[in-house]
Amino acid sequence: MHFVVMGVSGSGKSTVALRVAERLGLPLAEADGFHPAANIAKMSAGVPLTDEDRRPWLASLAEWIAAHERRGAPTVVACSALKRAYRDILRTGAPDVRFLHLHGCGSLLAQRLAERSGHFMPPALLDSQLETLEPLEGDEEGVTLDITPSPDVLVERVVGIVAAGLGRVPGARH
Ligand SMILES: Nc1ncnc2c1ncn2[C@@H]1O[C@H](COP(=O)(O)OP(=O)(O)OP(=O)(O)O)[C@@H](O)[C@H]1O
Ligand SMILES: O=C(O)[C@H](O)[C@@H](O)[C@H](O)[C@H](O)CO
Repeated sequence: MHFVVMGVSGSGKSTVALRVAERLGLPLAEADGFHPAANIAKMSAGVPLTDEDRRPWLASLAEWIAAHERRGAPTVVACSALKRAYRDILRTGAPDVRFLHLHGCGSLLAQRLAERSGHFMPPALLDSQLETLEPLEGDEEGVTLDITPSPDVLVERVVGIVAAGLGRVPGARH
């Protein structure tokens, strides 16, 4: 079973996924680290990625999931996964890929991005991210979580969801 923490830039994917993976002792893929240099250069220059830019990047993440699936290792992935078609690519990695959508309003996201420093993703790309986003559909395995609460609260919720999916006790370390 694999859990993708998804959402637009600034929704808290990296923050939440890292802490959840640490708490439960699960391997983590941070999708930012899978982008080819050309994609990073494009985003850094304020140009949104296209479907063509994202396809090989998503395929490499699906392959990472598949490699862990072959070893029977559950994982956590932090990846925007904005469109259903992108999630379809990630789902090719394993039979059970679940999505945790971190969802917030535009003004809260803009505020968090404005306060963040040292990241290549310019806050100006938020509008394009929100336009591209396709929320989870009824037949997709997953949960949508409101990002208003603190990281501590969100992490507890996600740990609970992931631990329940894996049949573990949330409080226990791996
Ligand atoms: N629940 C939260 N409450 C308050 N601040 C938060 C919360 N979650 C994350 N943040 C802060 O908001 C900013 C964005 O979070 P983060 O970098 O994890 O988002 P992201 O979805 O991974 O973004 P990107 O896709 O651009 O990498 C960071 O400065 C982070 O510390
Ligand atoms: O699909 C995308 O446009 C990308 O994943 C972006 O979302 C960035 O990689 C990320 O948000 C910055 O960290």
